[in-house]
Amino acid sequence: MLPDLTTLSDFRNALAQAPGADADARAACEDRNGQLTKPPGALGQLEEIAIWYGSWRGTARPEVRAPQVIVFAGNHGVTARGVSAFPAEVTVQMVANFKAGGAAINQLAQLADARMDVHALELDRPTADFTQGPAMSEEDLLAALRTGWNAVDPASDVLVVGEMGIGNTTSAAAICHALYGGEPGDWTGRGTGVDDEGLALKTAVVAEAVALQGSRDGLEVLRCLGGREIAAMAGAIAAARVLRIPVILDGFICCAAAASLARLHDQALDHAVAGHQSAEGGHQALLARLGKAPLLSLGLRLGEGSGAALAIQVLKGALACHSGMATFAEAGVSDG
Ligand SMILES: O=C(O)c1ccc[n+]([C@@H]2O[C@H](COP(=O)([O-])O)[C@@H](O)[C@H]2O)c1
Ligand SMILES: Cc1cc2nc[nH]c2cc1C
Repeated sequence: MLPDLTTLSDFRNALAQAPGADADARAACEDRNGQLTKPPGALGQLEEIAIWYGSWRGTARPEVRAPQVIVFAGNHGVTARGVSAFPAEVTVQMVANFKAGGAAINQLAQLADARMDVHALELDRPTADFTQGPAMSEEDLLAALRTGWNAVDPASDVLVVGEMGIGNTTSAAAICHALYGGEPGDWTGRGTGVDDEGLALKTAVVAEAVALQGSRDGLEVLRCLGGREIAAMAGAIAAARVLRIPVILDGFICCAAAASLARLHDQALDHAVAGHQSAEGGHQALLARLGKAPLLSLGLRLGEGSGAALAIQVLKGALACHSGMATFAEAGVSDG
């Protein structure tokens, strides 16, 4: 059950108290995996995915029946600094495209038989330019977290969260730089396609923002350097953790949202796998910080939840084998 979020402390407490995976189910999944008609380990990463998934769903023969994809959209004051190759009005235009079924994520969600929801967060009220001060007030942060928190269908059995927000790779890079340090250029990339000059400007903007507001607390970093859609993704990933719904993480922005939760609590992302490695500059380093190996690496850099939605097919493949295969005993095959 999902508690109401009335304060930011409620959020911190719910995450800290969230139940872990089912240890008995994990043991049963491992046992079954060891009996299936294949050489040990021959299904590679698929085996670990099936065991991970079964342990969160509490069963040795799990299936995916009700995937949910949620796309959150937000606008960013930092776009005034010229950090994106596209104008800010593309955010609202793409929301219309999502609602009409015309975006990449619509096709990939449909292919996965996933329910898809779209939440546009106050697009006519962009966050403040975080090179000047905090992107959001505490009230705004709580509202955005709550949008994500309440968007998760408790009946879903795997969750993908995606985003749309012109300027948000700058926000995600600032979040990573604040959380993990290093050089600002370790975390910046070309986003929608800025040139060398644009990338240098973006890196300078990230350096400026983090020099001004260098908190290392997960929620403060989200408030000062994040965006509404990024906070909403964090809210949804946290709600899924409380509800024991496995999550497939998407690209750089989604993983920056997830990183803020990892800073709040060590086990905050135990229910999550990395769907793919995006082409965005800092994503590989971010996945390494999160300790997550991507299921796919196809050079995508779209966002919207696209890479993670595609990775639902990999999860389904893992579960089809784990839950459907015969054991050595059932098939009369000699084991090794
Ligand atoms: O998911 C990713 O890794 C990713 C990488 C590059 C760009 N994007 C998408 O592009 C938009 C942000 O790019 P930008 O250049 O405006 O910061 C935003 O709508 C994201 O969904 C997404
Ligand atoms: C057209 C377009 C589609 C997107 N989808 C996610 N981010 C995007 C950015 C742009 C520019």
